[in-house]
Order: sequence, then structure tokens, then C-alpha cells
Amino acid sequence: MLVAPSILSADFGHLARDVQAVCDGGCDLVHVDVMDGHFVPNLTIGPVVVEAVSKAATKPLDIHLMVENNSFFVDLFAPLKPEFISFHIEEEKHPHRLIQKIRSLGIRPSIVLNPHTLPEAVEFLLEDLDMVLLMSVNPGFGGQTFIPSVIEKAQRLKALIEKRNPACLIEVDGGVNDVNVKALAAAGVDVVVAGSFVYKHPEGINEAISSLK
Ligand SMILES: O=C(CO)[C@@H](O)[C@H](O)COP(=O)(O)O
Repeated sequence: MLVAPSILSADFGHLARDVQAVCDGGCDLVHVDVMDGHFVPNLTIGPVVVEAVSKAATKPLDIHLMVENNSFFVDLFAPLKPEFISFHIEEEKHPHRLIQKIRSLGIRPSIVLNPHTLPEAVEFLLEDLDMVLLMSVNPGFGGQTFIPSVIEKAQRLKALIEKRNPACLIEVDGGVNDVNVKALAAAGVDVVVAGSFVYKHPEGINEAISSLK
């Protein structure tokens, strides 16, 4: 299992320290939640802060856009050369065009599905995608409770991926811990995002990451 700690649960007063800590602790990606206060009822960080994250990180960035006007935000973050940019299908009229744009910028494209969105919504985009991110909470905040129906959804998505593009990864985000990660792994999930589990683990960040792996 690849692990992408969400820096939303970091101490923003010591952001570089907390980014370095998850990288030193063995994470695979650094997950960055960009929220605009419109698509979701929360506002987080823009390119100035994400540039500081990118300088502190020794692992690739995994940027999750929770915004209106995806294309504008892709342009803002592309110069930071993240590994992935994920955008919500619920907020994009022309997802195939945006996938092509992200790839043309040398970034791996990924689409996010909210809890209610069917996995079939991305079936005919899979061959152009490197990852599909399934939300296991409603986007906008860290520390929420895992929605168990995502496990069945991951199984359905995995079957579509095996048919259309076996190289495409499945990532799950929200309320992930060392218990539900086992069912996620069995369902075919490749990457988990975890914020509070990693940053607030009583035995520390390294133990949290290794227990998810
Ligand atoms: O995108 C989001 C929330 O919108 C997530 O990345 C959360 O930040 C994950 O935090 P936990 O649920 O693991 O605390």
C-alpha cells in the first residue's frame, strides 16, 4: 500500500518540519488539499504555500483540487511539477480535455469522485488516467468518519480498471486508519491518503505510516 499523508492535519505554524517528518517517516507521496471556499466550504492554501511544501518535501506531491475552475488552478500549480493533479468530475464539464492538458504539462492526471458519484462515471476516461481518487468522506475537512460504501465502490472500479487500463491506480481519501486499510487493500486500492491518523497518531508519524503499509 502506498501512503500519502494529507498535510491538512499538519501544524501550519511548522509546515516545513511536518512535511519533512512524513517524508522521513517513509511516505510515498505528500498529499496537498487545495480548497477554494466555493466547491467546498473551506479554504486552504495556494501556490505560494504549496511551493514552500514542495521545497520541504523529498517525496512527490499529490495535489487534490477541490475548486471551481479547475483549469485555472492547474495552471497555478503546474510550475511546481507535482506527480499527480486530481480534479473532481462533479466540477468539470470537459474532463477529457483537462486530462489531456494535465498530461501535456508533464503531470500525471487523476479524477476524484465524491461519495455519491458512480465509478462508471469515469469508465470511458480510464484509459487516459493514471489514478482515480475515491472520497471516503465528503470533501472539505480532515478528521471525518470513513464512509464504508467506498469499499464496494473500489471493488467495482477495480473491475472497470482491469478491463480498460490495469495501470491506473486507485486512491482512497478520508477517515483512513489501520483497520479499514485492510478492507481497502483487499478491494484493490493502491494508495491511501491519511491526515489525522498520521499526524495525530499516539506512537508518532513513523509508526502510523508503517501500520498503514
Ligand atoms: O481531502 C480531504 C478532505 O477534504 C482529505 O485529504 C482529508 O484531509 C483527510 O484527512 P483525514 O480524514 O485522514 O483526517
